[in-house]
Amino acid sequence: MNGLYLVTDSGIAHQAGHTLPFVVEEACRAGVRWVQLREKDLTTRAFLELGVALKHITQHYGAKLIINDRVDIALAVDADGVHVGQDDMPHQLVRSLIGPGKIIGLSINNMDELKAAQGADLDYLGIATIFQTGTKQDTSSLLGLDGLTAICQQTSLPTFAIGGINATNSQSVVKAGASGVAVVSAICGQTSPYAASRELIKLFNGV
Ligand SMILES: Cc1ncc(COP(=O)(O)OP(=O)(O)O)c(N)n1
Ligand SMILES: Cc1nc(C(=O)O)sc1CCOP(=O)(O)O
Ligand SMILES: [Mg+2]
Repeated sequence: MNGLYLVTDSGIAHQAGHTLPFVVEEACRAGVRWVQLREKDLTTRAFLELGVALKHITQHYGAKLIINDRVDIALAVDADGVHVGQDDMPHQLVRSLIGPGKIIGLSINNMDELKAAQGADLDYLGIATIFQTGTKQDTSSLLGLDGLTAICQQTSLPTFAIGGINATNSQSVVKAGASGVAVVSAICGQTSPYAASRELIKLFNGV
């Protein structure tokens, strides 16, 4: 499985002229095998309906479907897992709710958060924020490649770097030690999410 992780934003997809299911289908067709449904402005009903639609698509391609923040939606659509950050539901509580067979990803923004997560029952870490991004307003301070390297050296868990990653800088992120790259605008905001995904996978495989 390649290390490209699509994190969704239906607003960015719509601006590029796409529906979100179209973006996810095109990304999966191109080979993306990690998809996170991340929607900050949807009603619960709309979030759920998107979750059901993405579950069908990801299941068809054998891709993982992870739900951002919302354990209830993850349970309702039988997603593969949940991604939580430092201000979200504590990961231990997420585990007790979704069970041992599901995936939990936790955001790590600095070394102290990494230390606090050592030995925890987690499946991967999202390392943030690497570069400046216009996609998320409330980001933590930028880690850059040096900060990313320092964190990756201190964990044996799989790591997905996130924040401002695109075709131009993705190889430097992998060389810095991340096991994968998580992107929003580099796929959702592109004219061809298929071509953008192919290019990112090619770059990832070329490191
Ligand atoms: C893979 C990945 N890494 C980090 C994040 C950020 O999660 P969080 O800090 O909870 O912020 P929001 O995404 O909820 O705004 C992520 N979503 N995915
Ligand atoms: C979902 C998310 N989390 C971040 C963090 O820093 O915690 S940055 C981000 C969005 C990343 O979008 P793009 O790939 O368009 O830069
Ligand atoms: Mg969150």
